[in-house]
Amino acid sequence: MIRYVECPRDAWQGFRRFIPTEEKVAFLKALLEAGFRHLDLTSFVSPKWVPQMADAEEVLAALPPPQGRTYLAIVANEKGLERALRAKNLTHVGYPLSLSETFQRRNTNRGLEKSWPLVEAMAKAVEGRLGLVVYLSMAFGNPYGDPWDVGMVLEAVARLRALGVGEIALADTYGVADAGRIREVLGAVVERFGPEGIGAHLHARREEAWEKAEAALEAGVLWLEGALAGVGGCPFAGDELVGNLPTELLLPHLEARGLATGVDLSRLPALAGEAARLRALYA
Ligand SMILES: CC(C)C(=O)C(=O)O
Repeated sequence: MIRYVECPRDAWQGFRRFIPTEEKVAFLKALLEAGFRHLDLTSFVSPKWVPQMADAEEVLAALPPPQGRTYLAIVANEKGLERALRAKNLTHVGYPLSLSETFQRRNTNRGLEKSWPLVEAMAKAVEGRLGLVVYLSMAFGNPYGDPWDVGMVLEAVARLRALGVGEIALADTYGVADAGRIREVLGAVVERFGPEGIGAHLHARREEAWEKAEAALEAGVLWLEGALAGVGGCPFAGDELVGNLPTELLLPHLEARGLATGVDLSRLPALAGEAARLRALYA
């Protein structure tokens, strides 16, 4: 079975107006009812930088217990990690680690030299309490002019594995990679480390979304991420937000390839409509 992660956190984080907590919770509950099993749903980050996620604790507490499902929140520093460790219902934290020094500073306000020790500390702190996913951003190229090559990606994955990080998703935060680059990078990673615990968090315009997802699958990846209606993008990446892979487009393709996600496909049009409605109201 493929692991499909729905990312309302990524969808909502750049919205300018605050989505009332009850509306967030209602949407997340609808996702659970439709059969989504893996949600990246909030972040424990400073409300000064991402005011949309100021209600992270309340949102989590209002959800049904995970019961085998994944409820993930992004954390970017020690303070966020402390909040995550105290939060109700959380199962996983996700840490954004970039291959790009420039983006790491833009996104987490700290350079790579200090970010790697944080990953190590995080892996120890969550042990036996929460799962840890490291999102390796700018894994498919570097739009800021920092050095990048496939060897750097392989080296970073090896270093993470040596720190005991089993779950690593390669992220194209800026949406710079084409299908060929995705196949090349993920192919090299899967060839060296196997598909277990290797994910792809891609960003794309709607018309190129399936081609990119397919490239990841061809490379052997069995963990994909996206967001309904293709909403989202990192507000700290650049001027243009390139959205997530649209879930309502991907899941029927996956099902047709025999890769079931457990989601009731008949609910996707209404859920995508709701995601678009939230964007129209709050983006
Ligand atoms: C934190 C990661 C998953 C992210 O949102 C991105 O790189 O787009």
